[in-house]
Amino acid sequence: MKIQNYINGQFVNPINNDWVDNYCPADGEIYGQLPNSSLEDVEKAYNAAETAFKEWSQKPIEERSRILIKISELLEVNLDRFAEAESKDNGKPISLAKAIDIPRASSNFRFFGNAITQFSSESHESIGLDAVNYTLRQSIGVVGCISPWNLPLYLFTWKIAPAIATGNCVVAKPSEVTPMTAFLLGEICTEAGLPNGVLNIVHGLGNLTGQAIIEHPNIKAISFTGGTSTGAQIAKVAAPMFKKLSLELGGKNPNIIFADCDYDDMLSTTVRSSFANQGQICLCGSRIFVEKSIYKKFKSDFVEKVKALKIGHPSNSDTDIGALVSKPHLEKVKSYINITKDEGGTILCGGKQVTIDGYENGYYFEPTIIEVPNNECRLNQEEIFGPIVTIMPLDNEDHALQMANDIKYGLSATIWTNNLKRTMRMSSKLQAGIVWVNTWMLRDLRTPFGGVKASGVGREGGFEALRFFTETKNVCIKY
Ligand SMILES: NC(=O)c1ccc[n+]([C@@H]2O[C@H](COP(=O)([O-])OP(=O)(O)OC[C@H]3O[C@@H](n4cnc5c(N)ncnc54)[C@H](O)[C@@H]3O)[C@@H](O)[C@H]2O)c1
Ligand SMILES: O=C/C=C/C=C(\O)C(=O)O
Repeated sequence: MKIQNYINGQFVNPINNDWVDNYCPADGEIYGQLPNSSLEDVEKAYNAAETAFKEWSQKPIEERSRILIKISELLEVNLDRFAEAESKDNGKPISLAKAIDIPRASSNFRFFGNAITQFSSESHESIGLDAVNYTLRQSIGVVGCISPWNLPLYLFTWKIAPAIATGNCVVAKPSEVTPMTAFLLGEICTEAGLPNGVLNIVHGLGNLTGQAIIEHPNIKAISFTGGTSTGAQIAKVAAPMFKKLSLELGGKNPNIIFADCDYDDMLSTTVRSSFANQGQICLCGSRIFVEKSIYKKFKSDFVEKVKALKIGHPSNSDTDIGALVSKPHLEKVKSYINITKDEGGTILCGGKQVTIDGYENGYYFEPTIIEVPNNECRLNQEEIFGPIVTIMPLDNEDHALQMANDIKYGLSATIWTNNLKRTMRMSSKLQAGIVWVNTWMLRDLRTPFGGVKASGVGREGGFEALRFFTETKNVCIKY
């Protein structure tokens, strides 16, 4: 099966006929190929977008909104097909793709289709100066969207929907590791009546296709989600060209548990926040800090629950833990097990690759809990992005805050407590873009989403995304 680029509403092969293999993580087999698009393909996509921009940017808001909502509806109609494709391409359990990934991709289009009808700009009456200022928020032109492999269609559409809602045209690149649902999206966009050239999808490797997008002199804004070092590389290229940049990067998020929390709710949510999507969510709570008085109990209950998780083929409806996304990623995860001893850590459960009958070459790994002696070790400081969490006791609120913040990342944090004052104090002091209290991954798409420190720059979500994808101009009129 050959995936093609979607340029100017047409499915086309890469100009240089260069292809990359696409692997199925559940069995390690190559099951297709995708274009490794070059500068010429990106140029072609850019030209299509540039041509489409004139009409699309002037299309009445209601018409744009209708098309976005139509795309949302078609994703709902095609839920099973998309969920199966996502699960096969990524290794995630089919149940997760059906309940989270594809519904959320659909919601992204519905949400921004509605949000654009409510978007407005400011005016400032300059009293005493006989003037009025009004602000325009205009489409930028052609923008670039680049996304990672962990939540493929979910994160791809989270960028594309606000970009096109605001009248821009897009050159988008999904991860080369998980290109399939982005490929299928092209069909749906055409069926929904999205004019040719408004969305162009080019596939390929980051250092070729991705690099061509970020270096393009006329792609004026880049919305990127992915690793911190890739984000730094993108900033290096884009900043001297004065491009607008939104960077959603890595995380190593604290999950802080106090004795006064609702224990059962905390325990079941912590299993999810540790291992959902095989721990490959930038928001996973991978450093767990537990108040001393309940540490022992938590440790044994948590281990028991995690041992009960079912590792299996992603297409089985009762699988909790599917396959990791790729062989190199599996090797990376394993490398952290190899350093556990040197770091003074103790594996409480998991720690091993798993072989599944009939799928011996799949990339399966046990959900793993490691007790660590301090927060300074590499297991606590480096983003593993897989099914490994660490646990450590905490003394008090200050100790928890100190450990939570003593890291280069700052994406999200979770606190489990029923103490209101402590919640307020800690929420204000945690160095993170998102704080969840007594919950995890509860998403309201109107809220600002993003990280601080090495976790990124800028915010997605709601009007923040619509502001990012528009250029602001103030007009001052004297009367
Ligand atoms: N903050 C967030 O919202 C968020 C969400 C999901 C994933 N992530 C992070 O993403 C990482 C895992 O994803 P990944 O391995 O796909 O990340 P990655 O940085 O390797 O790749 C992300 C995307 O960037 C492209 N890319 C790579 N090099 C490029 C270059 N030089 N120029 C332009 N594009 C380039 C890739 O092809 C891919 O499409 C983790 O670090 C994770 O924390 C962050
Ligand atoms: O792995 C990263 C998860 C990102 C999630 C979102 O961007 C979101 O929920 O909007």
